[in-house]
Amino acid sequence: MRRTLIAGNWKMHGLTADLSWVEAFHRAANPNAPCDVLVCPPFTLLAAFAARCTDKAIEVGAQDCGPAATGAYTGDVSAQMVADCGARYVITGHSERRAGHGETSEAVRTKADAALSAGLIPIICVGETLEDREAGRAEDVVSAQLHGSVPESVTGADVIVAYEPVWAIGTGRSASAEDAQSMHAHIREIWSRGRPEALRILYGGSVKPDNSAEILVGADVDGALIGGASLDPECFASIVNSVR
Ligand SMILES: O=C[C@H](O)COP(=O)(O)O
Repeated sequence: MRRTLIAGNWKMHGLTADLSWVEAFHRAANPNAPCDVLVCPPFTLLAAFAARCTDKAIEVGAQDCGPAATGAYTGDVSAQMVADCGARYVITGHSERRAGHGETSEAVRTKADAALSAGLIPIICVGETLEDREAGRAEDVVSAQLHGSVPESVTGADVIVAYEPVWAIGTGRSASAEDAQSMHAHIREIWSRGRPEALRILYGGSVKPDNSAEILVGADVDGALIGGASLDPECFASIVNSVR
């Protein structure tokens, strides 16, 4: 049985004054919602955010990690450093890093491997552009990203995949529940690394309180990776509260 995961990705948002988000979220969220909750703040807030979440009602993750364990890599933050901050998860291969920082699937796989070595659970992101979808190659693009980005050694229970169609990110234009379910079923079908039934697959792209319940109903939709709507604690809590 796969437990739903509601994950927030703050992207490049958040200052120390925003740490009160944690208490505001707890005031608004149903503590018995049948899901795990994860927040990925920026590196600068990781340790302080994790220190406020010691009861583990909110798990903490980073938005990226460096491929190397340690060494002369100015500006990089290793997976081991992320774990040392109290985080358990790390996002790898978000489309904003693939597009904005030239990250290839091979680079994403190296980062996911580094995350696993540090005891973290990588959330490996895949997703097609609008051009890909309109050309009818969405499944092929996602298949290629998946095969290139997922380490050989994984089983399914030790990683998470996030399907995030690029055209739905921050645009207010979410994939339909049917399109999301269809791509998630495809990802599970082609999963060749162990136990596909154990793999949690999140949907990301303009998930809000008014569409979350509909999207999460898909049999292969095991949660959501939420950008903009995770910045507001009440809004994020509404999404958590919509999990059935
Ligand atoms: O990681 C989160 C996704 O990029 C979705 O962002 P969004 O909810 O702002 O569309």
